[in-house]
Amino acid sequence: MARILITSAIPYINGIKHLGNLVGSQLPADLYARYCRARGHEVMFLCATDEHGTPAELAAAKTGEPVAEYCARMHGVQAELARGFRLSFDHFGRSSSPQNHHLTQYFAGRLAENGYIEERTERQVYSHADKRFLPDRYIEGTCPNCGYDKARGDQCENCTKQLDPTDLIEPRSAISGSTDLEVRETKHLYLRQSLMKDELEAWIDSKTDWPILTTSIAKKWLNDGDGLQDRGITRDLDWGIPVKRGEDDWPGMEGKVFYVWFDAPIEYIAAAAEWAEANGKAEADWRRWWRTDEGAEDVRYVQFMGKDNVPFHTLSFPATIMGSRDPWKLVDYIKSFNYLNYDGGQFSTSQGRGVFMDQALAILPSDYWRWWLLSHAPETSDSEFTWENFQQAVNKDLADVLGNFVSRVTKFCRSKFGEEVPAGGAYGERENALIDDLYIRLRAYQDHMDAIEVRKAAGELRAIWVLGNEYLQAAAPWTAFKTDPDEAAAIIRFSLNLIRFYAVLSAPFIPDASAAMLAAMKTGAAGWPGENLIEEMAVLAPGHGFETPEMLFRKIADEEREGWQAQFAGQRG
Ligand SMILES: Nc1ncnc2c1ncn2[C@@H]1O[C@H](COP(=O)(O)OP(=O)(O)OP(=O)(O)O)[C@@H](O)[C@H]1O
Ligand SMILES: [Zn+2]
Repeated sequence: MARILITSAIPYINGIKHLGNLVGSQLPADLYARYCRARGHEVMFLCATDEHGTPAELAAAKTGEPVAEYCARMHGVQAELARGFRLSFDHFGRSSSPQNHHLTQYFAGRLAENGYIEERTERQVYSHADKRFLPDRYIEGTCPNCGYDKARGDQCENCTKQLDPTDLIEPRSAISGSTDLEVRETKHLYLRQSLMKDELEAWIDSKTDWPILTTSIAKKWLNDGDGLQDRGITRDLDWGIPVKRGEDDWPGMEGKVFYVWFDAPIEYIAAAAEWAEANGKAEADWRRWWRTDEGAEDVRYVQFMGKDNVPFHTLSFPATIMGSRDPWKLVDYIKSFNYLNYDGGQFSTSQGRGVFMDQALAILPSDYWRWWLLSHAPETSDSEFTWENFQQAVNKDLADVLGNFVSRVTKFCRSKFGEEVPAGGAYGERENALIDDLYIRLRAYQDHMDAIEVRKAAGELRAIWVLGNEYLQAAAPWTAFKTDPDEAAAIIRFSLNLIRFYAVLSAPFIPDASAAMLAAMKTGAAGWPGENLIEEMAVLAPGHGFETPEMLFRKIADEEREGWQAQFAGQRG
């Protein structure tokens, strides 16, 4: 048994996430967490809402709520949707938690002690119309790197370059649109990442098993242009974690807060502390996941995120941890994703384009989405959601292959033998051949899941389902029954055991359907299959009762698909 710490990129608080956000972070993290638990590992799966920064302030201003209330409400909304998608977090925290305040101030103090913080007088854009400084997303303009005209003050969404507000060409206020801007002086703290460049590069170079997407982005930010830049980690804002040096005030930094990208990854650690508090655990119980001197030396830490988050997780957050010179756990593996696009364009929260988590659940149960999203995860390149593609995958994989298998087997058994596993006959060559095939496929499935190759794993699982249908078709118990009911009984006994086997293997992808299958077979989730698949196919013994389940998956009709296509063609209302 291993100990595995899993974090998903923490979703930003300013609205409901779309299916791209889901498949780029939380959902594959959940898949992996469920799989690791099923394999008997000890798992700590953490996520949280990312609540600081300018977009939260802007969104709260729009609804007229105080920003703290807005964040509390939206956290509740996101937590409810996470439950709806069956995301099995051990804790879903908040970056505005007291634990994160404490840890963020602590890390800043340690970094300062170790010479990794520099105070700089900085030129900041001030807006006369808005009577305030315009950090980060409060300012928009043209990207100096790629020419994209909606780049934000902190990052260009188009080319992923990290920016400072003063880098933008033809800048304008995101609040008022005003171009009546002035550059004024103000003092800020910088994280001296450049001092750690060699250390970071050596560490990245040691990660030879990481996805190329992860290491290539890291290398780009380490070496492109002037190389790794120091990063401003404070802002002139009200909402955020007050700048302190550990427990102490920081002279000259009064009224300033830490930059959201400084405190957000520290929330991964804070979420564990929140978990301990919420569950009546001791400090030591969460620290054994995070401190290599307090029990975490055998923990494997895996992070999940979309590509735009990679620079912060490969460079800035590791710089924070390394620079603390404390034995906090560094990430062992970063699984990053390309983008999921929506029907010929991009998903966009700001433009309300695409399908959002609440809308998806209002249409179909979570398993339908989980299956499509995971089996089409944007791993080696961007991928695209289209309604045709979605309809096809649901109808084929879920309804025709898996659902149909379960339905045919249980209904046939009910009509010929009653609702219990039939006795009679014995497994023969055909069953042994299938077991051999299943064994090979199961190994491949596990290898892909261990390597977090999500699409390949989905492909193997689908192939395992298909084997059952092919077996049933070839064995044809309905024909056998006429001449040799015992042979039909053996085929059906084998098939009922296959249903249980499928339920166990499919649980990480489609947990609800898996639970329904196990309930129908009147059995609990006995452990992951071992080496001996002959035993697996005898778990449900003759006489064991079952229920013929309700339809597991329904098909999507063409008219329905067309209706959704039309409904989601425009902007979210
Ligand atoms: N289209 C997409 N496909 C896959 N992953 C995505 C996509 N868009 C964002 N992500 C990832 O989703 C996770 C959560 O994103 P976050 O809540 O920060 O929103 P975001 O990146 O601002 O997205 P948006 O700009 O669309 O609101 C991040 O890991 C991000 O990289
Ligand atoms: Zn750009």
